[in-house]
Amino acid sequence: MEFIPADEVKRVLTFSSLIPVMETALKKFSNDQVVQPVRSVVHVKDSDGFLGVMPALSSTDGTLATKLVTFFPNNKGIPTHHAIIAMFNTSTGVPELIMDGKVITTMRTAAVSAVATKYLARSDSKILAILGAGVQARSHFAALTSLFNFDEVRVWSRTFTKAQELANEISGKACETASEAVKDADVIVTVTASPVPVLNKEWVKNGAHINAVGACRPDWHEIHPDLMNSSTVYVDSRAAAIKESGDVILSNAEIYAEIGEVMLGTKEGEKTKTTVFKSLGLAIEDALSAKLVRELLSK
Ligand SMILES: NC(=O)C1=CN([C@@H]2O[C@H](COP(=O)(O)OP(=O)(O)OC[C@H]3O[C@@H](n4cnc5c(N)ncnc54)[C@H](O)[C@@H]3O)[C@@H](O)[C@H]2O)C=CC1
Ligand SMILES: O=C(O)C1=NCCCC1
Repeated sequence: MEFIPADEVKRVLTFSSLIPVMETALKKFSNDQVVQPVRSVVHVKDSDGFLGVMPALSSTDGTLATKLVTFFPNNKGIPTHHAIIAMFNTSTGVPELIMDGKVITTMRTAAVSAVATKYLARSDSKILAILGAGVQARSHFAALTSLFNFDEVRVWSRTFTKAQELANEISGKACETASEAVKDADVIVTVTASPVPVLNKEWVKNGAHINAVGACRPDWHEIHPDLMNSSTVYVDSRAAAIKESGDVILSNAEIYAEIGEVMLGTKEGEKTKTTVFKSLGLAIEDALSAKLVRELLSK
């Protein structure tokens, strides 16, 4: 069976091709055009990691796929996330190919945040703050700057030298504290592996948009409950948010809409209010990203 390695995926996949596909994926998901259970998670207690199983079917795309993804937050010297995606024939169930899923996980997550930001942030947003300085911090910088012209990009990380490293790479400003990084920011991205809040309500300006990307466990949260409760909360999937998101569960915050509903026009995108987009990651995002990679490779 064909295996498509990470360097091949990286060679063909661009944010300009991926962002519109992620918009379509989110719309189809919220329009009941996708068959997708909430991901199954096996916790690996000894190393405090997990294996997630993420299947999805989009019949209109002729795509049946599943991602297998691991998140081992204590990994040192190797990435904390690893993944493969398997694609199957929708008529026969025959496996067709296996693809690296790490690059897709990295890029599609940032592409989804970019789409959410397009619908929920002011189009004249000038200051971007990134909390965290790992893989997703870098991909979010790339995806968001492909859609917005920021005057200033600030980075905070719990290790200042890591924030400095990333700030140097992207010509941004490294900040000593998260509160300094987010002061007056229009768009904030939280991409840490922190189990406790890194972003507080009183630091955030009214009307800011927050992409809350970390904290994918029911007992982890990145956003202080006061901020969750004073913001309009959007999610990728309601079903997943009430099962997997500590930011939602521990704050008991009301979910206003799935971001796909905003795209479908059935819910408002509140650009002038403080908004949180709680991202957990959807199997359909991976399935349609893999389909895109396959098409790009066959050109
Ligand atoms: N919503 C989604 O679809 C996806 C979410 N994620 C999540 O996004 C987050 C970032 O992922 P990556 O950048 O790939 O991970 P990474 O391991 O490359 O970077 C993690 C960052 O979090 C920081 N960090 C770790 N523990 C911390 C703590 N206790 N307090 C403050 N900062 C801490 C690290 O210093 C580093 O800057 C993770 O929580 C990950 O699970 C990742 C992929 C998809
Ligand atoms: O959607 C994904 O892929 C992931 N989401 C949460 C963290 C692990 C990977």
